Amino acid sequence: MTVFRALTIAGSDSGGGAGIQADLKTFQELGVFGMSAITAVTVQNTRGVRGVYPMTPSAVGEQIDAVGEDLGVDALKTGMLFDAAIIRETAERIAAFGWSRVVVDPVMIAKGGAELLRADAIEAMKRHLLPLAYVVTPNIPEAEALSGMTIASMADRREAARRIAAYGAKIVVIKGGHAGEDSEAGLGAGGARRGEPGERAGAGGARREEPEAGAGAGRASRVVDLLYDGRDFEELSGPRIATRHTHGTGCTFSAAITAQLALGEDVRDAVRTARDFIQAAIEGAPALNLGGGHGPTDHWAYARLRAGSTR
Ligand SMILES: Nc1ncnc2c1ncn2[C@@H]1O[C@H](COP(=O)(O)OP(=O)(O)OP(=O)(O)O)[C@@H](O)[C@H]1O
Ligand SMILES: Cc1ncc(CO)c(N)n1
Repeated sequence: MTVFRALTIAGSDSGGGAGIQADLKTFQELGVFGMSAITAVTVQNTRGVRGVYPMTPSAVGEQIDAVGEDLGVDALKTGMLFDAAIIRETAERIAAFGWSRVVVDPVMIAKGGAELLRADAIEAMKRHLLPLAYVVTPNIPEAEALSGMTIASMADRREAARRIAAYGAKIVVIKGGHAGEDSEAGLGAGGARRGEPGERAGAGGARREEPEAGAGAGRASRVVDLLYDGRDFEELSGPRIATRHTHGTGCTFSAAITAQLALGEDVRDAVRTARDFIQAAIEGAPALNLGGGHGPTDHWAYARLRAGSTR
């Protein structure tokens, strides 16, 4: 029996919906053996982040070494890295082990506004980590920070993707979850629709909709993730699910890409599977209904959907 192994280098979310916890749940659901190197412990629930306790850079490096020297790594992702020293340590280890299936989720700010990456660490991310990235998965504010430009249209998003690719990341996926929050309203209106993974994932059951304060007005009815491979652009889209329970969507999405890369899937297929996984997880989130704030997504939903069962 061959067991495929995935490592997450990220922060702990005590609430279980994002960070290391989301990553390990996602790895498990996709049939991959999950391992972790913890960069920081956050004191967090669905209402927000109350505290951040970073590890020392060498503690992060030692965890990576322990896993790499013994168990082995087929693919890895990075999430919350907190500061420039942890970024440098992480990048050094990735380069030393020669790992190539590397997904960088450039986590910067939590949904409630808490800082998960120091502002002065963005340069280190561009300089040390992006050159090692096979896939980088910024949301729109993160893409703005990495590219140094404002994103107000799909054309802007393409330009930002080009600039981010110039730092060395082979595949750039700019996620559309935040589109329409300010100037990017209506972003999802045009463009080629290939794959349509959302439609397949959504076919199983009735969508559980719920009103969401502030989210309806001006937002496109579809989410569009833009993929750039250094040459061509591809728009991957699915229906926008109206829910406030989206805590950890970015972590879960990048973990699903990582799991599929660990299994040996081609990168475009990995991104499509990850879209199916996150869409099912968001669709299932309102029924989970955990916590009083932005609740976690349903990491069981994708497997349930594939097994053809409703809950
Ligand atoms: N309301 C939604 N309905 C459907 N898909 C969504 C929705 N919100 C986000 N997604 C999808 O979830 C994935 C993560 O995107 P998002 O832009 O939310 O990431 P993020 O902001 O990094 O998440 P996080 O809050 O965890 O940092 C993308 O594939 C995106 O298209
Ligand atoms: C630990 C951690 N990583 C990432 C995110 C972003 O969702 C979060 N809220 N917490």
